[in-house]
Amino acid sequence: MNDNAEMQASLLAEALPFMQAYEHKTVVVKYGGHAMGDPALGKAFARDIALLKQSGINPIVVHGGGPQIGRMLEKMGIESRFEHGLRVTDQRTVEIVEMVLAGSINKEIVALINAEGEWAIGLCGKDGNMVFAEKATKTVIDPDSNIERVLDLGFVGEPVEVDRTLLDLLARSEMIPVIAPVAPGRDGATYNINADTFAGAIAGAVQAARLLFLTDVPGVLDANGQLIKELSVAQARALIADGTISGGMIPKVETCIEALDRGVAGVVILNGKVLHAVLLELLTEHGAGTLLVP
Ligand SMILES: Nc1ncnc2c1ncn2[C@@H]1O[C@H](COP(=O)(O)OP(=O)(O)O)[C@@H](O)[C@H]1O
Ligand SMILES: CC(=O)N[C@@H](CCC(=O)OP(=O)(O)O)C(=O)O
Repeated sequence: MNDNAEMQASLLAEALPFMQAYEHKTVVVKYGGHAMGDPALGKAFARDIALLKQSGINPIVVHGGGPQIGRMLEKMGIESRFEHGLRVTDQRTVEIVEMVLAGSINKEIVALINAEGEWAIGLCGKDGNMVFAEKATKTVIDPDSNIERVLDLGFVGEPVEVDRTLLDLLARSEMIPVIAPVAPGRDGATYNINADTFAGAIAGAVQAARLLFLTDVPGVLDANGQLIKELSVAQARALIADGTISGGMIPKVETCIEALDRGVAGVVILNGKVLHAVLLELLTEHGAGTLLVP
């Protein structure tokens, strides 16, 4: 055997105990908008998800699409801004958000996974009464004045009810759910939910064995730009308060903290721009990224 074949064989042998440990377990993978776009990466991601299903693991994909929504809003001449990592969402914006997330991006991911020989099914919170949301109520402390401020984010929602019936049904079937973070409210409105928050709610409801966040950075970085391999809840809160964790990383880290609280066993933020990031994280010793610990 040449060196390359030996390396491949040892990687396969290494994967087996991980496959056995995750058999019949649910893994929620949040596929961030920043990790999408490159065709080779998209194909590798879809292959990883297909391979998990074929190995007897139960993957659920929750996707984002922030940059893609931004581009569509720009095309339509609609201005958009973020507060505390969340897009302020008026009626026109939520219509575009639903179109981009539950429409084009969702179906693109479904098609990629199906091209790998699997049966993916595209859903959003509205399908099968899966998720109901309420208007998000966020309070933040203004760092300049130190005064607490309530944010009015419009049609930004927080998932308040998750019904796992449909997901349980799919877990027992050949199908892989691919879910867009849009959900109805009991008030009849449609809500735009941050994809990280949505993934956390799904992972909590199904008591996932792992929740992976695929993003465009190696994980949570410290003030010097160095990767933090293990981040405690207390440390995470301090880094949000002092501004080291900012923008889109805030809802991600807040979700990790909540997911740990809800009993999700392992929560990792990692670089989705690395080929086969999901397989490397789950099935080898070479897990990268930031592991959140209590
Ligand atoms: N401390 C930090 N460590 C790493 N990334 C951070 C940090 N603070 C802010 N960020 C930003 O968070 C981004 C990831 O969040 P986001 O843009 O919402 O990505 P995604 O689309 O994957 O959800 C990074 O690209 C980075 O710009
Ligand atoms: C309320 C809110 O901010 N919703 C997000 C939903 C998409 C998302 O979260 O996408 P990423 O994971 O790619 O960032 C938005 O409108 O951009």
